[in-house]
Amino acid sequence: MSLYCGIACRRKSFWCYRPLSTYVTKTRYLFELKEDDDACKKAQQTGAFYLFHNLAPLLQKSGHQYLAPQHSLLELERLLGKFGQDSQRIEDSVLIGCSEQQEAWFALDLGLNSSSSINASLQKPEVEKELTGSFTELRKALYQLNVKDASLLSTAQALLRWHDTHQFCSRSGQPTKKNMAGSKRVCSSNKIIYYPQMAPVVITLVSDGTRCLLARQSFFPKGMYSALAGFCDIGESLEETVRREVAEEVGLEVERLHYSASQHWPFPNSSLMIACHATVKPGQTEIQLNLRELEAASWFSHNEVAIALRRNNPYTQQQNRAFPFWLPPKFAIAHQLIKEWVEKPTRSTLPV
Ligand SMILES: NC(=O)c1ccc[n+]([C@@H]2O[C@H](COP(=O)([O-])OP(=O)(O)OC[C@H]3O[C@@H](n4cnc5c(N)ncnc54)[C@H](O)[C@@H]3O)[C@@H](O)[C@H]2O)c1
Ligand SMILES: [Mg+2]
Repeated sequence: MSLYCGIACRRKSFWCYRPLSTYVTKTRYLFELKEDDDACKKAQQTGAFYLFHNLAPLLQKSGHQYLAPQHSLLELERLLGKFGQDSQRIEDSVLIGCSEQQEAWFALDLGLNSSSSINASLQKPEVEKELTGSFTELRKALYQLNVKDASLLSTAQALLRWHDTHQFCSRSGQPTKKNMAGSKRVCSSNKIIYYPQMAPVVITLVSDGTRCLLARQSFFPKGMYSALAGFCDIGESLEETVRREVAEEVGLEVERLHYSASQHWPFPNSSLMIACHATVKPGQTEIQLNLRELEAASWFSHNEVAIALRRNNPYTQQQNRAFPFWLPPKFAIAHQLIKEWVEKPTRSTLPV
């Protein structure tokens, strides 16, 4: 691929070509791999593979951290051969990114039933033994992965899950076929193209000016509190969703809103988490809990939340009853929202 943008710009009396930045080159390379099956297949030869079993990534423990090992195509073919499988199965892999040096990264699930090969799933214990790692539930592993691996494995899991659950056309009932990169599936009978989807979700840290509101659902790990979250309904703007969710879940009306950041979240299906800060109407802070949605919700002081952020290791805290509550892991956008509020509790917000 050309390293130049091809857009001539006139500087002084001669034409020059602006070299593309590493980021733009990488983005264009990934675009090419998604569009061109042959280029993608070629990229697998020098690429690296992350392995999953029934959507659990293969991890290796290193002290208190988990590492996500990469495997080359050759290693993967050798592994499949050892377990009596053909290399056709590699066509189930999905493209999840690439390095700055354009080494493409793929993810492959060895536990799900293969759509491109008649081979059954590989037995988990045997593969773990062979690869000296363990297939670990991603939710648990997130606490002990670095941010880059956590984000990469979340993308991989979401994409692998989407392919596993979209193998048939919802109109014709016929099987759909993925492209090499896994960026889409096509129904061969009517040519309908299906693209991986994410549901938009707002996550809002509500404040009354001095305190913030944290809540928990009954299935959260014991003692964990987070910001309020909710799926956008059809037809809603983000502002409307924030207003409705806060009213639905804790019976409060938010007045002002400030967008913070967004994040892809793979659980239980792909969501695009859109994170906001909001403030309630002055003097209207009495929580009316919706028990169908939440188990508990409370106002927490700046000091309480700052202390909880500093000692935020769930494993030690779950055993130590002296700590009243703990917060989501660093990787979760809820953690970032709470951290932002602790660092700057009063911020300029827009009316909703
Ligand atoms: N990354 C983070 O920091 C973070 C923090 C909190 C929550 N979350 C995620 O936010 C998501 C939404 O939070 P919530 O559960 O409080 O939402 P919610 O308050 O909207 O309640 C969930 C309910 O909404 C309904 N619903 C409507 N549209 C849905 C859809 N597209 N998919 C599934 N259910 C739908 C279902 O009845 C479901 O039981 C959860 O999946 C959760 O994993 C992420
Ligand atoms: Mg909710």
